[in-house]
Amino acid sequence: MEIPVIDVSGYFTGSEPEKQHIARELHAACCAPGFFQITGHTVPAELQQRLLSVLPSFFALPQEKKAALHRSNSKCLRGYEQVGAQKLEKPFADQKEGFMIGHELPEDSGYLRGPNQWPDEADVPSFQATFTEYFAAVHDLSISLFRMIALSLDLRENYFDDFVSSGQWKERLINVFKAIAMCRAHRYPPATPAKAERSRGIGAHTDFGALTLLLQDNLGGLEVFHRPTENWISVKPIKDAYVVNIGDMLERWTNQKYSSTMHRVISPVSQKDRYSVAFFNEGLASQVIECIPSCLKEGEKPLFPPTTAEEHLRSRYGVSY
Ligand SMILES: O=C(O)CCC(=O)C(=O)O
Ligand SMILES: [Fe+2]
Repeated sequence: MEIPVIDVSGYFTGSEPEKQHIARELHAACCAPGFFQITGHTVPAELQQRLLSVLPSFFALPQEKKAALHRSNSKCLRGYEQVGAQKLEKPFADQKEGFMIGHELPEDSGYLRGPNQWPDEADVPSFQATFTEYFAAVHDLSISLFRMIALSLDLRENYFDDFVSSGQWKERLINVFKAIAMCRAHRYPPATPAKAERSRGIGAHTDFGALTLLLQDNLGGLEVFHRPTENWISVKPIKDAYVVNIGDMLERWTNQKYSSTMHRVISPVSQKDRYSVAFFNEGLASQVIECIPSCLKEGEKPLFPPTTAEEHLRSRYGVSY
């Protein structure tokens, strides 16, 4: 099995039939394997590269400077997490280190919403500006992607707009305070072949939120579990593309029509660090996640009781650290 690659440029510039064609391709990919790559999107390649090129200098900071930005200082999980902080596949401790940001909001703006922590500009020049610019661009892309996902489910195109805090700029300014979106940069230190057997860059897991958009460098290492054959399939790095995957929330919302698929990263056996940046769309905290009517065929029943995005996230984030 291969991870499908979908050129979405037709959604932005194409005719109605082209949009529908993309929606059908997305539908198939979201059902299985629940992972795909997109090309022809709206985030400038230059911005992606600029972000990837500023990450090494952040992670190369002395440990005490990174520790000063630790996520435990933050009520909303923003900041630095060291190697081993997360254990997604026990007994392996994840070998990645990470740095999480979100919308820049006042303290106590609600669950997983609040201020970011940043290193001094003098220590990592351009880091804050570049990451902030990137976050806005990938957030915009995720809004478009949710519109495509709505079409793929035969829903009205703006079905998920409130969930992803979209709308006209004025509504957006208000909504931005309500919806949760986070972006985490990762560094995966290299492993020896023996160590790669015994450790994980990131242990096998499914993503908690609705949709993840991942930017990766060219080293590779991300693997997706193919349930029918019980094989791990490598996601080939494609320059400028995003790896997109369905998270648990969207799986629940679609009554498991769309699949939240297990994945992991095997640390690179190389001389180089691997870098990636994951954008998580967790959405409107108060959103009721309840079987979407178009996902229920005649005779089928909802598999899960209704919940809210916040309840769902609290139960998932609680057990991974
Ligand atoms: O770095 C990667 O390739 C994957 C990261 C990931 O799965 C995650 O952050 O949830
Ligand atoms: Fe993940």
